[in-house]
Amino acid sequence: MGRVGVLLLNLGGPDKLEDVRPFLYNLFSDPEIIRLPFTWLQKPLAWWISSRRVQKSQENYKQIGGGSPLRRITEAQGEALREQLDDLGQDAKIYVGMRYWHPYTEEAIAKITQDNIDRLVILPLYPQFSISTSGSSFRLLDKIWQENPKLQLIDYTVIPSWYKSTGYLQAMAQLIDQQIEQCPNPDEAQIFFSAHGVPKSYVEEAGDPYQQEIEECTHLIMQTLNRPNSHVLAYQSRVGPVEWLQPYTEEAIPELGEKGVKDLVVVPISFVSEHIETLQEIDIEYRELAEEAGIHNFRRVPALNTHPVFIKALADLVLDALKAPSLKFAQATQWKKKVRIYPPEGWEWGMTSSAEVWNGRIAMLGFIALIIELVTGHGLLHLVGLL
Ligand SMILES: C=CC1=C(C)c2cc3[nH]c(cc4nc(cc5[nH]c(cc1n2)c(C)c5CCC(=O)O)C(CCC(=O)O)=C4C)c(C)c3C=C
Ligand SMILES: [Fe+2]
Repeated sequence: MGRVGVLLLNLGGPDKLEDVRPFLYNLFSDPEIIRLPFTWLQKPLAWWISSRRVQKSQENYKQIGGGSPLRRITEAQGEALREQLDDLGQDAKIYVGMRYWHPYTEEAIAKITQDNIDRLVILPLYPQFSISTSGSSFRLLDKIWQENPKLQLIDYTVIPSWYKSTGYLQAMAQLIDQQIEQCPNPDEAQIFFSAHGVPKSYVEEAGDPYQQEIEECTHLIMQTLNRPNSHVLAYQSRVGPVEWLQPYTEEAIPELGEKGVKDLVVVPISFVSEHIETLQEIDIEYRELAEEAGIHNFRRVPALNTHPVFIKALADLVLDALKAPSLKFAQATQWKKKVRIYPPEGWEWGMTSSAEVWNGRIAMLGFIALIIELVTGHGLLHLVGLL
């Protein structure tokens, strides 16, 4: 089989407060995070949004100790996975490739080429697929692959999503069960799945399978849990003015309080490590909201981190992927096929949808330019270096 490598993909997070601004800039520079009609607008807009958000974001990171624990936890998961694979008789080197902060995906790929890896399993640490997470990393990898002929010698395979994995479902069910059992009337506890949100347009216009995968995942976890508790699903972490998937967590919690819920077990579902959205948003912000709404027993299910059943599930995914036919980036990013051609191909004169779309785009551009000039004191041409 030759030398085997496993590339763990993750989003990355700032290690310290000074990292927050460049991290946010990297994140908002990604066209899979902010989808714009003009690529040249991406960087000035990323600079503007990250400058506006940095203070609020830094305050949140301060509340969880001044940085994200994501790198430390992902590296610990990698080490636990290496040991588990070794126990199962599979020697493998593990690499961590983050999308927006160190160790960057590019750094991991440099190590993979140096180590002369022959077979590579690409495993995103997101159980469900979204254009904005695994999709963005696959797109970047596809580009890196096309630019480097040496990489084309590696027989790689991609695991697009794995929320149906039995071990993952069992580990989630165990952690939920432990929290429920600590409630005064365990069967009465309300289970609250809180998934990371995405803009509604990702699902409805770009064909992101994320919402469908999240819904199926909650259903499978409930089946595995096999308890009579009632459950709801809501979406957290909305950013910006556009509509995201609904219901929003911050609205759903007070509604449950009004209905008389007293014991709430919150299950973060889109991510497998503790990070700012579990430690700050759920543990601090949503706990306060719940308290105000009369929900005094607020419990949060811990993230999987290095839970042994979960690590075994990751090892099984790797071993199965090594046995199965390879899945390439093009196949793993098939959501693109569903994208509507917008505006319609070909120009028609008159009050047509092409004209409507282009009028809308030009108006939007003018509006953005006006806001940028008002906030920065410089025109758009100055910012993109043309003046
Ligand atoms: C603006 C759009 C964003 C989309 C779409 C989005 C999707 C998305 N994100 C995660 C997981 C994580 N996000 C993290 C940080 C983070 N994400 C956004 C914005 C979007 N995310 C911002 C602005 C930030 C920075 C933090 C902040 O200012 O609020 C992180 C890192 C957390 C850490 O500990 O550092 C993770 C992880 C998922 C799963 C997802 C879609 C499914
Ligand atoms: Fe995010």
